[in-house]
Amino acid sequence: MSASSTLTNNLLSFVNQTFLQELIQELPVVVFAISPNQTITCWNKECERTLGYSSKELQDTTILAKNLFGHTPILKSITEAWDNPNTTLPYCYWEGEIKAKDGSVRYLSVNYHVRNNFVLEGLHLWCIGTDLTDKVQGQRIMQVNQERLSLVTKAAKIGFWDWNAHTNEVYYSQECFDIMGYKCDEFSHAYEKWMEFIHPEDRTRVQNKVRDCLHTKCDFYTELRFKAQNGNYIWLFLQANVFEWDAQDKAVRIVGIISDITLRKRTEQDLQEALAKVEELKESLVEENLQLKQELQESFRYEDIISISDTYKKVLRQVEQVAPTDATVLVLGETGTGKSLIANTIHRLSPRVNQPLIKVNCAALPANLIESELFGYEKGAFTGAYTKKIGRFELADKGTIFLDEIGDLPMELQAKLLRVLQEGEFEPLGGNRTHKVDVRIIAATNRNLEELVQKGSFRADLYYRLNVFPIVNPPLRERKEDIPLLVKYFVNKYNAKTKKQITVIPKKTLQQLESYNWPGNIRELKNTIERAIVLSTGSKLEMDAWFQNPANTISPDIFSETAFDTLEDHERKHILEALKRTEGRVTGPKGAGKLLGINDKTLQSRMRKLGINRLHEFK
Ligand SMILES: Nc1ncnc2c1ncn2[C@@H]1O[C@H](COP(=O)(O)OP(=O)(O)OP(=O)(O)O)[C@@H](O)[C@H]1O
Repeated sequence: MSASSTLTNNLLSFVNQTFLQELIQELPVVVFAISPNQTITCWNKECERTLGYSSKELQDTTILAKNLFGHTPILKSITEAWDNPNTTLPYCYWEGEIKAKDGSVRYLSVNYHVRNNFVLEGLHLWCIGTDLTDKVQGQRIMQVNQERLSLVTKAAKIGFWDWNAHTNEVYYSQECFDIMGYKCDEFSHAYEKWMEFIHPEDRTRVQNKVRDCLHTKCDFYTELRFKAQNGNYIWLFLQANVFEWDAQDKAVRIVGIISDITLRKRTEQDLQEALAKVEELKESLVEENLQLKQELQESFRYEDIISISDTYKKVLRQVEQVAPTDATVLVLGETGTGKSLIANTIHRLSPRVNQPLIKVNCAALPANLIESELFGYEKGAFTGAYTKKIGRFELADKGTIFLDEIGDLPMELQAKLLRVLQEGEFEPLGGNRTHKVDVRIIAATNRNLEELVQKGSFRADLYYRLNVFPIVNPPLRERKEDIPLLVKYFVNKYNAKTKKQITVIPKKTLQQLESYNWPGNIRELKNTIERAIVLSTGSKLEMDAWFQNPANTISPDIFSETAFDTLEDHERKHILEALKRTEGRVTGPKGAGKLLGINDKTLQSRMRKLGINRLHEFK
């Protein structure tokens, strides 16, 4: 080679060297070179931008002094490269973190190689790299986001799916499989297969929704039953959104979610069942309420009539039927069965309720007084008739007269009574003026009127006239189911009266009471309880000692005839006698009360109870 050509070459290489160095400086990639003694011999501008050190700062500095590569694998690679410099080897590759001047970490991918080139004199380790920091950070963020998304969907138990309607492939997220209970590889990814797992009752509905969605691009959501891997149906919520569609405006890609709503559905179902039960209970309560109201109404209608027996209910039905009419009622039944109670109730339930109810005990009135008692007398009708007396029929005008013990009405008065019944007319004793009255008649007896008619002691025509609407009061022994109720009723009544606190009725006592025959019926039961209350000392009804159960030993037949005066009859007679002696004076020092040794007010109330309310005849 000539001297001029060598010079030219040297010049050229010099130009090239300068040009290449400038080029390296401006390259948009990281380029640096390290000499065998590990000083940095080249550091381009991109290096400065990426790692923050200027080339001046690094001049004559070893990579160790600046701790540029820390203890990263590249440091090792660099050291090894010098150990056995082989310029024929291809570029090595390293990717990793390098600390920048400001302490931040940059992520670089570096190709390095020991070579001899004419940019720098001698062997150098040349490194050419790219700053991947932004990319790596982006990837990391994406990864974190994906992890978060996965966590959220896991926590929310939401599965994501993506269906391509053209390829008919469905992608399911892991959560989808977790929800459905299948493994990814044991589950067909075809749309039709998925449909097969839907409950037959829900399938057509879901298919229709999908079809509509494909044609109209309309998003949809629905709830369906899905056969899980264990064979049980679970409830799924499915939401579908059209993500892509073709030129014909048909949905191509539909993405959506599924979530397990079995628990919610079960709760809903439980709630519905509970609501149905509440509704059922409500209905039965309404019904019960109605029934109670009805019972309350009935018990109010029948005030102190206590009964649950069907036998007695028939009697009450009859009372209800006849009460609103003016029909004559004949109440039959043994003594103490509640005939007077029935008569009172008929009057109370009749339109005459605000008019008087006059009671006459035909058996209790002396025969010589009974006519004047019923029909009254005119002044001077007989010796001692100083004033006119209004009879009970006249007193009962517009109201009701209750003729108790009608079987004891003397024959001579039966004709007079018949006339009142037939024509509503009568003449008072000693009078010649006919009195017309509007009286509803209720008669009662414990005697067998038919027998009396046959014996000739009761007029047949009067019997037929009275027997318009007979009501037969059953004896207590024929409605024993009423006994416990009546016992409780009388216990409460006498508790209140005597200020006692008897709350326990022993079962044995009740059984005793139930097995007794009760010839005196409810009156006898009432008196028995009253006596027991008086004798009981504690809270228990005591009667064992004195209540001998003479069940079935007394024939009820002996009560079918009124052969025996009741205590009330005696009381009535005794009071009348006393009044006679005091010439009708009830109160004061010369009154009947004093004579009888009882309080005036007590006497007045007894008189009211016994129907002794006219005093004129005693004057
Ligand atoms: N169902 C009943 N519930 C509650 N108490 C009743 C019932 N029936 C009767 N009594 C009571 O029994 C007693 C006797 O009743 P009541 O005087 O009406 O009988 P009676 O058949 O008219 O008697 P008699 O034939 O002696 O005139 C009364 O104190 C009455 O209040």
